[in-house]
Amino acid sequence: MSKSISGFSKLSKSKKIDWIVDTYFVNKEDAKNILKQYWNSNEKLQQLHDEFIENTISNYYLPLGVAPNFLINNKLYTIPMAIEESSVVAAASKAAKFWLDRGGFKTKVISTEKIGQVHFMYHGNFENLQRFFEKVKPQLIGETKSITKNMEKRGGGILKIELRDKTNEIKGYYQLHATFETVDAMGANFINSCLEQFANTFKKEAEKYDAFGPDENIQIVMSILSNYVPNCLVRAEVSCPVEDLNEDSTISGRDFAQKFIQAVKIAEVEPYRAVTHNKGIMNGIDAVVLATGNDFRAVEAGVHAYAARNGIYSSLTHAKIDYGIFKFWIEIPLALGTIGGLTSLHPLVKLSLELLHKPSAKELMQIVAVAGLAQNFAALRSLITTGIQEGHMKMHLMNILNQFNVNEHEKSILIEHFKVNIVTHSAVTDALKKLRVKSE
Ligand SMILES: CC(C)(COP(=O)([O-])OP(=O)([O-])OC[C@H]1O[C@@H](n2cnc3c(N)ncnc32)[C@H](O)[C@@H]1OP(=O)([O-])[O-])[C@@H](O)C(=O)NCCC(=O)NCCSC(=O)C[C@@](C)(O)CC(=O)[O-]
Ligand SMILES: NC(=O)C1=CN([C@@H]2O[C@H](COP(=O)(O)OP(=O)(O)OC[C@H]3O[C@@H](n4cnc5c(N)ncnc54)[C@H](O)[C@@H]3O)[C@@H](O)[C@H]2O)C=CC1
Repeated sequence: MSKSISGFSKLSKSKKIDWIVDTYFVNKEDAKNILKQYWNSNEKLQQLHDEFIENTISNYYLPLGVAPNFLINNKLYTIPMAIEESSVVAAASKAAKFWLDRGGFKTKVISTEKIGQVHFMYHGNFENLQRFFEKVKPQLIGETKSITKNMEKRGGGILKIELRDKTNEIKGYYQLHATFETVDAMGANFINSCLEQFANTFKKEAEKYDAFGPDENIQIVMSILSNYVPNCLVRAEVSCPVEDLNEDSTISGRDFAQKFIQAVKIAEVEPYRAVTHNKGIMNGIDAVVLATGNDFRAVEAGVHAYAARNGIYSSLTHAKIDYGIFKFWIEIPLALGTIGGLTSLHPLVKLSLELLHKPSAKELMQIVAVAGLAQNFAALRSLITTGIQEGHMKMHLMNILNQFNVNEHEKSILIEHFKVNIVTHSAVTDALKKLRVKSE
């Protein structure tokens, strides 16, 4: 039976593990050994990982793969990808190779603004509040100077603060809606620090503001950045003459282009399909976001909100034929950092960023958008030609074999067998059964 515990956070790592294994596991030694098996033998490195989060008991590995041959704005990249799902890295690599011979990916950062809000309640006269806001605005900016001065030197800082009336949604609800430029940082901590200072200044000055009547007070509810960043937007595109889409022997370039565009259009209008379509895009995006130590929850939340911005959840990519040229593109909001967060701490993140030629945040936005577009291209290409299972299951074969604990001899025979046979879970079970019967 499980039990609760008080003061768990104050226990040492080994005492935490003792409590966990005593409370939840039948085979306590096994559980302990599994946790310890994943500790790094370099104690300093392990301590670094322990201190990334709280109550750390072990490390949770994900594979780090690489997808080479990405030509982005005429520069070659090998893209690092941290992901658990088979076939994603292969698919990205295949798409990169395909576009390498067709001009590569062209990208552009459209905008880099981020948003933060102080949410507050006020039940007095709106004109009075507006006058107060205009009066206090320079002070809101002035009192954040110690936070913003270095960011301003880098070309960033606070761009705008607006007072927003939200009383149609909730009685008495207003916002200070602020816009920021955070250069190479994702900016969450910078923005939150500015917002909390705005809130302090706003409340303090309101208490001293003579024009407010006795009931016209301001109650701060919260101050927090928004992960919805529709004005931190990047575009990536591929294009080529329709006839050049000729790598698949079963379909002409023109038919391929038309079927591809149909598939994208379906995802534009049909939410059930759009979610899966975008999941495929996020296979690429999340993997690079993770490998470069960025906040994938922030990216995911922002991207899906953007996909639903017109009131229907829709495709993040689009495609068309323009005068015989096939064009396929993505526009996506990405608040990323190449400074701050884990970027200078996690050794594999540092390595990944070096592999990417130490990009600025803007460059990383473009690389990540390309990974999403490439992933979507690979998935759609499979979906409209062979079907997804052929390639995906080919890559997944190793996982199935490992589930059955096959030995090296069995593995090599089954890999050969499935070079010419379709992989399904039951086909692997049958082939393994036959093989084991034969060798008895
Ligand atoms: C899986 C492939 C690439 C096989 O494709 P293939 O044609 O059998 O591969 P190939 O053996 O002919 O190799 C061609 C190239 O593919 C890459 N490649 C090939 N194999 C490997 C490998 N082992 N390791 C690394 N890279 C590999 C690599 O670039 C290679 O070139 P090379 O390196 O030889 O010069 C293809 O079928 C494909 O792209 N499939 C799509 C897979 C996919 O999208 N997976 C995502 C998971 S499914 C999902 O979550 C999303 C989805 C599908 O639901 C989204 C949606 O619905 O839109
Ligand atoms: N809702 C959300 O998304 C939230 C996310 N977070 C976390 O916050 C972290 C990201 O916050 P950040 O403020 O980006 O990181 P951070 O707190 O590590 O700050 C980065 C700092 O680096 C400095 N800097 C040096 N060179 C710079 C350059 N060229 N450009 C920009 N800044 C430069 C700046 O002082 C900047 O504030 C992530 O770990 C994220 O998970 C935290 C709270 C909420």
